[in-house]
Amino acid sequence: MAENNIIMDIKDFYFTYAGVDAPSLKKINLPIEKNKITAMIGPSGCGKSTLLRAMNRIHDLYPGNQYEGEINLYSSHDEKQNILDLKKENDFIKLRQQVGMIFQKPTPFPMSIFDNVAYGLKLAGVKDKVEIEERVEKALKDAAIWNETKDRLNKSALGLSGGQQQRLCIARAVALKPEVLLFDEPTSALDPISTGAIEELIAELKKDVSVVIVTHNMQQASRLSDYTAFMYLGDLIEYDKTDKIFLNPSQKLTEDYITGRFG
Ligand SMILES: Nc1ncnc2c1ncn2[C@@H]1O[C@H](COP(=O)(O)OP(=O)(O)OP(=O)(O)O)[C@@H](O)[C@H]1O
Repeated sequence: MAENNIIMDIKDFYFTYAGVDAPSLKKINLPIEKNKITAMIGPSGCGKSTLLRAMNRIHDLYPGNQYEGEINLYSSHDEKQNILDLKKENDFIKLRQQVGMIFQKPTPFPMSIFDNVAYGLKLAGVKDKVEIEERVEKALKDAAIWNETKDRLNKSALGLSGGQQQRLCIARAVALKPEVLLFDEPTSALDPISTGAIEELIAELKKDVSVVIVTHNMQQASRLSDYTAFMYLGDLIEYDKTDKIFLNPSQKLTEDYITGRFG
């Protein structure tokens, strides 16, 4: 496999929630291409969010979940690393800086716009005040929210609109210079104009990061992503270039889903 084009590689991966007998994800094999957008689609409950959350070990905020297999991260700083081997809290914090996550509902902290972005930088050990100011400004610019916030950086982030809050959350993640950004239905709580702005932003971001996005919106997956993975009942049914999945899928299940016959 041409590993230099791959940022993460999921191999024979099983995931079982604490207290549940059967795995929610079964034998998943999925490469995540560098500087591309990979969409995960499939009907409710098929395991999209479970897989996304495994990719930065967010599940480990709760004990007792079981992982099997490998999720390798080929970051530019480190050698290949199977993130399922990580055990220490500090390693999880570092992983979540390298592999950031944006949730369905914007989750700004109840603090100023500036501090929302600066907080993570300070946590990551950046102490120099000028460097923090520069990186906050750059992140807000990269997340296309600088013009709307530059005159109110010390005002509460909770006063921003939903779409602005989502871009602020993206700025917060981008400030940490991640290698991968995971988006879990990032626009499903937003109006069409804010949705368009976030989609444009994600398309722009792939110059610098690799993106994985879970979406229920077929049009969003087809217009935004380079690759698409279709999941069903905990299995990865088909993974291919997005055009192939939408125009000429190999599996009947995929075709039935994308043509709206179920789901
Ligand atoms: N905390 C949990 N404990 C036990 N089972 C869970 C938990 N969270 C999810 N599941 C189960 O895991 C399976 C996959 O759920 P998941 O949320 O990953 O699906 P999804 O494809 O993201 O669905 P949706 O599109 O509705 O968000 C489902 O059967 C779900 O009931």
